[in-house]
Amino acid sequence: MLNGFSIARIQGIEIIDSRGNPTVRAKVTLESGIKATGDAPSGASKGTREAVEIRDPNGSVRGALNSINYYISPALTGVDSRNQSYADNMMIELDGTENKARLGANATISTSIAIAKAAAKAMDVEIFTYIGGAGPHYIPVPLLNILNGGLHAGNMLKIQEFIIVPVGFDTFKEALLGSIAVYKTLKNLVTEKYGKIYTALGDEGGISPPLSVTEDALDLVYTAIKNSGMEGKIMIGMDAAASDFYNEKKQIYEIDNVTKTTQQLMDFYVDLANRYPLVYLEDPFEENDIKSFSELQGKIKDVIVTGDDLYTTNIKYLKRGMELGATKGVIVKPNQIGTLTETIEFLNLAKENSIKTVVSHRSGETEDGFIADLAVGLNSNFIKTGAPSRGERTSKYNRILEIEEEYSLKYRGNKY
Ligand SMILES: C=C(OP(=O)(O)O)C(=O)O
Ligand SMILES: [Mg+2]
Repeated sequence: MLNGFSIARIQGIEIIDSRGNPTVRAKVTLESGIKATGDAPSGASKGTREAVEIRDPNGSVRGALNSINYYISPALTGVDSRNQSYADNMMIELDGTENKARLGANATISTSIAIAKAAAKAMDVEIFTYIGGAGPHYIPVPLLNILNGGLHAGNMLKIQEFIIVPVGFDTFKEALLGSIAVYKTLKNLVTEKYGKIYTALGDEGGISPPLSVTEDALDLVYTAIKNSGMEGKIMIGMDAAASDFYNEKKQIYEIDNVTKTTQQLMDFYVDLANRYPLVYLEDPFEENDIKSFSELQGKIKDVIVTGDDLYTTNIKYLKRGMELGATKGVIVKPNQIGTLTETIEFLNLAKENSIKTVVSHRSGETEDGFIADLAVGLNSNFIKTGAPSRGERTSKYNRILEIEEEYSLKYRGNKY
């Protein structure tokens, strides 16, 4: 039966992401006249098992817009927007493939998010409480990628992300301000050492100095932490995104101007964990080598080894990781799987098994702050959303600041 919460229509709109590439915005209108939008972000260092983003040969997302306008909208018209799983399952059925290849995950995730936002608006509740219920809710620890390498930068660093982890603070606001102090100190250090021209930003807003050796980048970040007086309060993390420097033919890793076998790369990480305050390490090996993830996690028990390309937000792969005790952490990226319902199932399965969750942006983002609400609503341990420097990243941080201020939620801090 139709009511004010029923979906009246869904429209696909082509917008641009933070790299200037076309992406999808879905606009849901309810029978009551309430409207809400959802945006599809876009990755550069993608896992091969991710749900498929439909993009035309000329780079446009026309095909995905057609999916929304001609298939999804007619199918979901009349569906109650409060029934998220019903709407998502209809899209999964309509698509009929393993990886959303027919409709496009960029069409399904934007629609899925827009439906949730419309329902929250119609119920006049915050998005995070709509998604996660009444609570209690906690504010996640941010993982700030302040120095960019890999596919996100123009330098020769093979490690994709050098991250700071502000744990020694009582509030998110203090944690963010402390992190910004480190980010600015880092910029000054690079200016002194290489010149201001080398403080250019990578795709996620971190600086991308002309380095090629991992330890040089780590030294810069660690020095910035110490010079800011943040030692002990702000730790270090890395996303290696190792599939991107793995030479499959030769079965070796090409990093730091040399080649490393899997064993050598493993020893390298163990050594770094002993010498730097490393608490987080994402995708240390290529995405098919889950056994090495597991071996490394066994060797560096205090570091949260995390799977991104390894799991692609898909419970099928997470279950295998759980059997092997492969990682203490998982990345949660809604567009890797294509619907909110599947994203929530994945995150909850991780949580039920005491695996730390990291709700994450993509390197190509829009200004939508939705993942901030998702992270708070689902009580994620962490949120990973880049440097505190550009609108498509600050929109998430600013949304959390707003939530913290208004609802006085507790910051996870050291208890992440
Ligand atoms: C955010 C990431 O990059 P991308 O969006 O390019 O996959 C990542 O690898 O964690
Ligand atoms: Mg990653």
